Amino acid sequence: MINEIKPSKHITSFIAPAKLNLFLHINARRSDGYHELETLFIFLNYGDKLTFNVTKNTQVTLLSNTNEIPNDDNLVIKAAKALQKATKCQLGADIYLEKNLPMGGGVGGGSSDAATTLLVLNQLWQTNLSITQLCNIGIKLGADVPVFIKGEASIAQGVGEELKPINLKEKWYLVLHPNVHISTAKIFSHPDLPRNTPKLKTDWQSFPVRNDCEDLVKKYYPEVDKTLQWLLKYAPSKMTGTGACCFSSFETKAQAQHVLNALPDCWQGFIAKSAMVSPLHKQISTKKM
Ligand SMILES: C[C@@](CO)(OP(=O)(O)O)[C@H](O)COP(=O)(O)OP(=O)(O)OC[C@H]1O[C@@H](n2ccc(N)nc2=O)[C@H](O)[C@@H]1O
Ligand SMILES: Nc1ncnc2c1ncn2[C@@H]1O[C@H](COP(=O)(O)OP(=O)(O)O)[C@@H](O)[C@H]1O
Repeated sequence: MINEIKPSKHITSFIAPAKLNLFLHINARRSDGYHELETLFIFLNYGDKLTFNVTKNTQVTLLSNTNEIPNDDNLVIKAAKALQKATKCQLGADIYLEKNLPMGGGVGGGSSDAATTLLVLNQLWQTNLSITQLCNIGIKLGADVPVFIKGEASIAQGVGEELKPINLKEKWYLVLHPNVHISTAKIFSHPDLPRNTPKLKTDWQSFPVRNDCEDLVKKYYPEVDKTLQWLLKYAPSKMTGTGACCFSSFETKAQAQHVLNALPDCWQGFIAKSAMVSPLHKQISTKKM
């Protein structure tokens, strides 16, 4: 049973943290069209913010600081309705979403919003589903939703639901968004995408891991290539997920901030410390199943 949420009296909103893929290997294409992946997810102490007010009818409303996504397509609404359907819960919620993460950026913003909605409403509505039950709902909303629900940095296989927790030294990351929106579906359906990287047989740190989507994205989105090249002046740079966001890691906040200060005006960026346990899970007291 997941413990009661014990938000401190000062907390009125919950974080939906960003994720980075430190590597992303595509092993094969499955008969259902999805791809068998091997990837390493870490979280960042930075993300969207969600506030929930429980209501007595089954209506779910959503207000946000951006209107880029019609409410019916928003993963926050989809997650709330999926939880109502799975539990026949008769309560509703007025939700406010503060969007800080770039959409289609490869930092998992939508998936993270969905996971935070499932975890928090599961407590506020007292539907009390287990983490496993929430993951079974979450995987239908997006391949990246389960890792946010479990809240542990992990090496993931399958489409993203087979998770093996991992513990790495926390570092400071600079994440740059080159203002292009990349459709995950478009990248995964491209004929030139490599789809035959073998599963790792040894520790990933003794292998030249990479992001199998990077070459294709660089070819069709030169802005991403430019961002990676610019970052390389300061530190090794990588793309996360199917892009467009790129990142470099630094030992200290000052080093990351120094590079952020040098960022050309045409790009956006942020710095954040990595987290092996989702900051949402630190924010609410939950017991894993
Ligand atoms: C690629 C990854 C890596 O972490 O992240 P992003 O780049 O999206 O952040 C994820 O696997 C994305 O997860 P998510 O963003 O939830 O994607 P979904 O909505 O489930 O899938 C969008 C589309 O991507 C393709 N897709 C996604 C995951 C996967 N393992 N194989 C796929 O082929 C499918 O065509 C699917 O219709
Ligand atoms: N709350 C949301 N935040 C961001 N994207 C959302 C949201 N709801 C639905 N979406 C849709 O989901 C897509 C993928 O979202 P996301 O999980 O952020 O993937 P990525 O990691 O590629 O950015 C977006 O391009 C957007 O069209």
